[in-house]
Amino acid sequence: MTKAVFKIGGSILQELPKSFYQLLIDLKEKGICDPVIVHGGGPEINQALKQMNIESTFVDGLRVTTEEVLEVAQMVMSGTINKRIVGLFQGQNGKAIGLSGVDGRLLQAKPIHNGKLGLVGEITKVETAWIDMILKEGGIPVISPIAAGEGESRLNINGDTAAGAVAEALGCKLVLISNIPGVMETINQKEIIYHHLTKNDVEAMIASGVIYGGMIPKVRSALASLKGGVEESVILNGLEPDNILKYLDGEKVGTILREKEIAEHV
Ligand SMILES: Nc1ncnc2c1ncn2[C@@H]1O[C@H](COP(=O)(O)OP(=O)(O)O)[C@@H](O)[C@H]1O
Ligand SMILES: CC(=O)N[C@@H](CCC(=O)OP(=O)(O)O)C(=O)O
Repeated sequence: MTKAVFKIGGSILQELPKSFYQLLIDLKEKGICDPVIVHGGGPEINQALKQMNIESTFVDGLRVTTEEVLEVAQMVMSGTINKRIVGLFQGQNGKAIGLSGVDGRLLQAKPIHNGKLGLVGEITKVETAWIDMILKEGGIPVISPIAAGEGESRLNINGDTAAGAVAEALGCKLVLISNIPGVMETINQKEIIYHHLTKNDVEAMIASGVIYGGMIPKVRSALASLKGGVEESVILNGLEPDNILKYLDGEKVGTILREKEIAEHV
């Protein structure tokens, strides 16, 4: 069965209806696609850090990560959030298996920008055999984006970056579920959604500031995952799970990202 990576953004995590999890289970049971879940958790990490009076800052959507921040990110994502998502699948009779990138060295990483952001990593390898093993047994893997660094070290990975690397390694589609209907811009006080974007469009929109913050790693990883015959990735609003079906049916929802534009979309 065709695999598909669904990344659940922290922005939407606590609002997703049960029907979202049921839909993913249905996709698997009907043989439409085999879902692999990667999640984020930015807002809940922020909340935990605030409660502990630990400050953190972001550079281009990536959290500068000290040892202290890493421990909190791991606690929130690999503990609370990962197991909550597993529970939500199991509540709909889905067989979900939660693991972090550290388990079995599933996600291997090295410090990004020579360690300028602290313990933030970029993925160097994905041990896809663990994912395939879970899928073979009829499970839904749920992956938290903390990666194994050198030796015993661990690194904080942006959820979109982790999801992009997993999709690239599996050679499958990446569906980014977030709290917005797609990449938007306000023109003459009117909000428009871009349904199709290419690499060049995205870089221009980052340079002009139309795309900022958490949307930067999102669009960049969506494009980076386009390898090995995978033609497009998509950003969808998770509050309307039907959007996933609509997208799979070829309807115009969310923002589709491609390396280059194709004729019928111009
Ligand atoms: N051009 C844009 N269109 C839509 N959202 C954008 C854009 N540029 C920046 N954003 C921001 O990116 C956010 C989504 O990224 P993020 O908060 O990291 O989501 P998630 O937690 O789902 O990964 C949006 O809520 C919005 O604030
Ligand atoms: C390095 C880095 O930025 N890690 C992110 C991981 C969580 C994440 O990406 O959460 P969303 O998907 O909700 O944005 C962080 O610490 O916030």
